[in-house]
Amino acid sequence: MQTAETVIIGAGQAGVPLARALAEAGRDILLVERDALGGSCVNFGCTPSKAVIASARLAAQARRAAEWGVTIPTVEVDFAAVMDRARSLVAEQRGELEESFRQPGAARLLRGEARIEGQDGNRFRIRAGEAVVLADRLVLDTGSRAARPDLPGLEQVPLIDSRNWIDLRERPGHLLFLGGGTIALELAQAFRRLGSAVTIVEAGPQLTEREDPDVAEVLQRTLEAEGIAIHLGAKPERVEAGGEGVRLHLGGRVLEGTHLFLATGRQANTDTLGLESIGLHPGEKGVLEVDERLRTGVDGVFAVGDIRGGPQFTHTAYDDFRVLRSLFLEDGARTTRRIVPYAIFTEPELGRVGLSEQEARKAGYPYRIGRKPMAESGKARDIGRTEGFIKVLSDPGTGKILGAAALCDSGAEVVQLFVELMNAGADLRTMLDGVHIHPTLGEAAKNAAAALYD
Ligand SMILES: Cc1cc2nc3c(=O)[nH]c(=O)nc-3n(C[C@H](O)[C@H](O)[C@H](O)COP(=O)(O)OP(=O)(O)OC[C@H]3O[C@@H](n4cnc5c(N)ncnc54)[C@H](O)[C@@H]3O)c2cc1C
Ligand SMILES: NC(=O)c1ccc[n+]([C@@H]2O[C@H](COP(=O)([O-])OP(=O)(O)OC[C@H]3O[C@@H](n4cnc5c(N)ncnc54)[C@H](O)[C@@H]3O)[C@@H](O)[C@H]2O)c1
Repeated sequence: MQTAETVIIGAGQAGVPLARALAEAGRDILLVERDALGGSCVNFGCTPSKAVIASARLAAQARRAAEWGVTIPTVEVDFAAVMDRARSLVAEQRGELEESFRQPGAARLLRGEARIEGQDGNRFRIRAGEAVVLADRLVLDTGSRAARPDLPGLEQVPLIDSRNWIDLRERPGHLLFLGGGTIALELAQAFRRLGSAVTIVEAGPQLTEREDPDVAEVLQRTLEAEGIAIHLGAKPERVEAGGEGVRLHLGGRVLEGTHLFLATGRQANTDTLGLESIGLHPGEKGVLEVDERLRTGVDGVFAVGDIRGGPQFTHTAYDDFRVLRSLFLEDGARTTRRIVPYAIFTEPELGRVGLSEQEARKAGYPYRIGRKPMAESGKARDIGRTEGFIKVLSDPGTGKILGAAALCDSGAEVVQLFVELMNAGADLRTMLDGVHIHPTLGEAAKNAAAALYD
């Protein structure tokens, strides 16, 4: 039987840095992981998806090279090489993580599937394979997986999801994406640009349901122009093997593809953790309720990352680590009351922060809006990236920023300008009074803000 002051289950985006920080502070710490270090982000999420997207963007730009006055006679995609590049970036990051746990003073690492088996006095009892550990404190960072919709026939067809897509070695002939959210949009565009036929089947009335309709419209138009078929308001009834590989039945129609790609949301990995043994019961989609310091309803048990509900991103999981570091090693002042930006890495790229227009309206917030199409930005025209717009919402009384959307080249970087102003509590006048480099997309962001005062 082993003991530890703190056991962390899951070597994900919060678990790894927390284990490091606690070990560096001389604390007795054990990290349990059932699979590869680095969790979803490193192994099949952010890292490989952004690598594949980079290859796909290059292919798309090369095909349009004549617009920039450059002749590229033929553009060929070596799909296997694209995937190998992504996998080698994963292997590199994973290797660096493994190495860091071999260093002197590193946290103890236990390999295996952890399950909580109740309490021995004040301590939590955790089993991983043959090993049993007693811990004073428990941090759960077990991440999420692709949710499985209740669709008859699912187990009979060739399925791809946000985890096993990274194993592809041959280009899929025709991908049917179930769901039109972040994962579908990013990967649908990438696979299309790498040469697959792609269809998106979305139950809601627009793509990416959380965003404003003007954002969704630009994304839909762009994807359709690239040859992606999009079905909105679709109610899939059943799926079966047949035709090219998969047949999806919806509303009297049958869509055919070679593979079904499941992208209908996320399910927290809390179902096999044994949480009931300590009196914890996850809610919808497996999410565990926490307070602003990530405390669950059981004293000494904390939940971080995708399983704690709310935004499910690498940067929020990493910030959860900072909340717990503050609580365990510092003054505990840091909380999850934070401004959370995010992005959809399509082209044009969407950078977002704060309220969308429809959210502000629904919540009854008074707001003013400044908006500039990218076609009016000198920089966007110079670089041939005029799709999209930048818009910013501000409070009419204080001039403070309520939210922003940068749907443009490098939108994830551009939106950061608004994020920093929000973090500083500054109003839009700060931006308008400043001098911006010409020609930049930052200048376009300033012009969107200026449109508020026109
Ligand atoms: C395709 C894709 C692309 C993405 N792109 C982005 C992006 O561009 N930007 C972004 O911010 N986010 C992105 N995300 C989301 C991001 O990957 C997650 O939000 C983030 O990894 C969550 O971190 P986490 O620490 O909660 O969980 P994870 O990183 O998933 O770590 C959880 C770990 O717990 C382990 N585990 C689970 N159960 C047990 C158990 N019982 N015992 C032992 N170990 C266990 C798992 O094996 C895993 O290693 C993407 C996700 C996907 C799927
Ligand atoms: N750039 C990033 O930061 C990034 C990238 C990829 C993934 N992620 C993470 O993954 C999450 C996105 O995962 P996702 O795209 O699977 O979920 P999502 O919630 O973004 O989208 C799921 C979509 O599927 C639709 N849907 C649900 N059931 C359906 C059905 N039966 N048939 C058709 N459509 C259906 C929903 O209406 C919704 O639009 C993000 O919220 C984030 O946590 C982040």
